[in-house]
Amino acid sequence: MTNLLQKINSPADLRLLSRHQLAPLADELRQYVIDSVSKTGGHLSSNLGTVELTLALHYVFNTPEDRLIWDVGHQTYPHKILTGRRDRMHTLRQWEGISGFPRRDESEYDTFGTAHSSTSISAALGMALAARTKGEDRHAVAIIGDGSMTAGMAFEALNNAGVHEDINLLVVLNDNDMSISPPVGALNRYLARLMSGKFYAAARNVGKSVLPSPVLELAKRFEEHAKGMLVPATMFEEFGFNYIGPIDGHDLESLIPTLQNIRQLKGPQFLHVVTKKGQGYKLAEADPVLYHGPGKFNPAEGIKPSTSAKQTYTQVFGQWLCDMAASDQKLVGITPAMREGSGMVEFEKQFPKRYYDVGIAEQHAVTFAAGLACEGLKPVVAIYSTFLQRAYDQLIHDVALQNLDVTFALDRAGLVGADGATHAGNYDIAYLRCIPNMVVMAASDENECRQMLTTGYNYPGPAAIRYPRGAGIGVKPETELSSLIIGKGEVRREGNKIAILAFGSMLQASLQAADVLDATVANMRFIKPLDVELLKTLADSHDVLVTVEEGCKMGGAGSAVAEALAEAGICKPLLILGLPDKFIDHGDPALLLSQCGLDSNGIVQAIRERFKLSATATPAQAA
Ligand SMILES: Cc1ncc(C[n+]2csc(CCOP(=O)(O)OP(=O)(O)O)c2C)c(N)n1
Ligand SMILES: CC(=O)[C@@H](O)[C@H](O)COP(=O)(O)O
Ligand SMILES: [Mg+2]
Repeated sequence: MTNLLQKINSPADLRLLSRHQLAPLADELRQYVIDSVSKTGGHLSSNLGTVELTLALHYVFNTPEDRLIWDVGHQTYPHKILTGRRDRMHTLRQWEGISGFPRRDESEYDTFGTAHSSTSISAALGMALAARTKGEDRHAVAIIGDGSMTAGMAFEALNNAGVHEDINLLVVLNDNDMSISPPVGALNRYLARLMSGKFYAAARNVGKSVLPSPVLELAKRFEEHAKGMLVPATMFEEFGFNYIGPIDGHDLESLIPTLQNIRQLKGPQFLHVVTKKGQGYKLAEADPVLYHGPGKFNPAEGIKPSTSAKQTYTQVFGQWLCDMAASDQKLVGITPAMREGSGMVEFEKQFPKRYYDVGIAEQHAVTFAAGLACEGLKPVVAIYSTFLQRAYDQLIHDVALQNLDVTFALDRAGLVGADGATHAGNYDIAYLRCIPNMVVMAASDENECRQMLTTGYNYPGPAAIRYPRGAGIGVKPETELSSLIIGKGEVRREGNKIAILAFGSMLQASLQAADVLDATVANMRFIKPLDVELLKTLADSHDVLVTVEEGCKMGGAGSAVAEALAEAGICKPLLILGLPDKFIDHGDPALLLSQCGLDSNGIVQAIRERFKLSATATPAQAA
């Protein structure tokens, strides 16, 4: 580290620097980000793009008194480094280390927890109105990317904010012309027109000199009037914001005076800055998609292709999608802005007319699928478990209630690791199984994942297939497109007295635990409909039942088993193992699973404790 950055332990230190020191500081900060992310993994391209913007915001605004709310928050590493966490960057996204996203419990500078996109304007408006209500003179600044701006929620907030003329609210649109992958949709085209200057451009009443307030107001009104006559107002002005920009988001000489001037204006302000994803690291500039969220890498060499022999579940899905699309013209694939993460790159290449990236718009994605299904097409919505939470009403009201034929490929089900609690897919079993008409499956290996996708696809109603992040167990999927019998599980190991009912990703750990305990193991496959016949048989022939799932215990698959037993009037000792009723932080997935007791040792231990077994005793002896 060179001279300047090591002296910055808070934004107050930053504000002691002269303006000409900021550009060299930006270089140091950028290098620090590259060095740390290359050692820990994390979000890189977006952070390289926000170095100058972060410096300028902390330089001009009186943080933490003034509130910065970072949308998604995957671009907050420069912010973390400047706000006293420089020396903890080596712990980023690791167990007991700092989070990859802003967290209120991590720093007073993290004024709002984010990670799911498009919440920043709503939160900032809430803070701005709270300041007004409490008579506090401070600013709320939402920093939102062009990709995140596409979500309905961002527009709901603009719509609400624009009528409050006397609030200290600034929305900074960080426009790098990228989402994770290239941006989509009409808003992107509109922003491109704004940037190209054809529509309306130029730094206007701010960014030059600061006029005394009443004069400025007059000038502003005059300008708006004149502008209204000459060119149409920008969309953001129609929403009630004062639109400023576009300006170069890497040029501190333009950013700082512009922000200083905006800070003196009352009412909703909208600053459009243009940045480059990956700025300052050539490899990331050339391929911002690859460097969006890399693992560890050598900065001199860049990211090397994976050499893992095992396929990821995402790859299994991607291959299945192409195969099924080749065999059925009716298939259409939908992603809400997660083409790479959901394994749809190849599908887009092979079937461009049947591929829809709808932007960050999960609610729309689901209702859009419902519309397609009404007309006889067969939509497959590829979506992370955590992001489907956004579209819960659409799932119930638009899809399930009408029993429409939509297949949900639910990636990242269960713990995801480094992204932590915000991205963990812990709730889908509980939130899906209570919806009438739904079929819900959990894959225990790669081939079963493929079979379940086919099963869900062939089922003429709504079906969800959940599978975890990362590599499978090394099973090569068959080439056929074969279905499973809906609602049927299978016994994978015959044992004595203890029956373990494993759901999805927990099958392997359950089999290992069963070897220690000589237990029976059933691969239940279906959460809904549950294989009640198999359950009754296992209850008849065993002393105790144990369910294991990588999902929240409350309302999950174990609860489904308990309900089915009660319904059948079967009274049998039942142990439900799953994720506890608390948010689980970031960390290595295997470590997190073991802390939750969901590895083979944990399962053995929990069974022994619950049924009071010694290391050698059987449940019957204990009873
Ligand atoms: C609700 C939701 N859907 C999807 C995502 C996944 N996601 C994270 S960042 C991102 C792209 C955001 O684009 P933008 O706001 O322009 O920021 P940039 O990556 O360009 O810096 C997406 C789709 C998310 N975090 N939240
Ligand atoms: C910030 C965000 O939401 C995404 O970038 C997410 O971190 C991607 O997760 P995966 O790495 O599991 O695709
Ligand atoms: Mg962007």
